[in-house]
Amino acid sequence: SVVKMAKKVCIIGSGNWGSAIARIIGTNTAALDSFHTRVNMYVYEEMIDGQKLTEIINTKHENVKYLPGYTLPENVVAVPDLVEASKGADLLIFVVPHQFIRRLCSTLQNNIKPGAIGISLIKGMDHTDQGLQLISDVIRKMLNIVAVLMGANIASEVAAENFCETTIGCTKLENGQMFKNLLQAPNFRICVVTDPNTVEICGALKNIVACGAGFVSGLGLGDNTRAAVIRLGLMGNDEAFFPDNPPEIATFFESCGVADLVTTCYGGRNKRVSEAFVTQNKPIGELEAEMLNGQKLQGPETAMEVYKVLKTLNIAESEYPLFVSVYNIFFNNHPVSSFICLQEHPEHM
Ligand SMILES: NC(=O)C1=CN([C@@H]2O[C@H](COP(=O)(O)OP(=O)(O)OC[C@H]3O[C@@H](n4cnc5c(N)ncnc54)[C@H](O)[C@@H]3O)[C@@H](O)[C@H]2O)C=CC1
Ligand SMILES: O=C(CO)COP(=O)(O)O
Repeated sequence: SVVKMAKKVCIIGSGNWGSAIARIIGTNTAALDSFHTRVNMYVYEEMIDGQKLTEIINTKHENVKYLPGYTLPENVVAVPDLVEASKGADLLIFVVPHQFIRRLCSTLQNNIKPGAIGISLIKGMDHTDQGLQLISDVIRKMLNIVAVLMGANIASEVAAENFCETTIGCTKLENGQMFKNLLQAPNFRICVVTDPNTVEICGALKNIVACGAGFVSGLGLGDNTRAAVIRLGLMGNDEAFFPDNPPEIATFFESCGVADLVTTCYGGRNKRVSEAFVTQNKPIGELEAEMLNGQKLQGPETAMEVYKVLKTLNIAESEYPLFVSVYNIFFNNHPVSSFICLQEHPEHM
């Protein structure tokens, strides 16, 4: 029967983006026979004015901390225990800040339904002694099939249902199409491509570029400089990040490519907080806590992970001055003015 075939969905994560996407997912699972209506959402528990966040979400149907002002569908149920939340789920939606994914995956290991498949909305990167590891690779250690979704999608604007686009990358088109059915909405339009690694690398690297765009604003440089940073950042998505297969150039024209760079470098959190890093001269962690109320920056940590990958390859400073400079400014006390080492960028030699 239809009910028997209906796929059970679990959202792993409930931050700013996790909550915005939960609005779309909950609406779609309630409307479509191919999905179970109820969606469990794993919520990292915390107390808000003496009350559990899961309880607030399940009674008020609003994530008052991470996406205030927007209701969540009532069929989205907050669950504080990850194993319980994901029990029996056929589809797992991974949407936590990338710094937490390893720990969550070790909890999930051996606890998920055989045959379950996942999609990662996480923008970030991981690093091992062997070099670069995508977040989807971390997840793939437990699940066979992992698609990714990345695009020009500032969460508050998606929650407000302003028109935007996004990209699903999945090697098997039919899985990509199934995730598209689950995630598309009238004002959240999805293109599916079969080149997931390019989609994911774009999503990870643009957060470092956004920090550079924030420096540019903080330094009082104008839109030409920001545009140059966006272009040089895009040009940095090259061989070092694709050791196995070269990227499909067409993927850079999807929402996950140029479009996400533009939105993040104008309005994203990484850009805003990096700008304040220049104008307020406080440590980046302090500004993150002050400005984001528990939301997490991905750019500074990704800069560190990327630096380690490039260092192993011995090409960091010479080939990737933009990424290296962001790393040195955050982690080695280099002055922000040194960001304009871009004058020596290999693109112009
Ligand atoms: N916010 C946005 O506009 C967009 C975010 N993304 C990506 O989505 C991913 C998730 O971002 P957001 O949902 O915005 O998260 P967020 O930035 O709102 O982070 C806060 C979340 O982290 C959780 N958390 C805190 N400590 C934790 C721990 N120790 N273990 C597990 N969870 C913990 C909090 O409970 C909360 O749910 C990131 O990779 C981000 O780059 C992608 C597109 C848009
Ligand atoms: O990924 C995003 C928009 O697509 C959000 O970027 P920030 O994390 O910099 O806000």
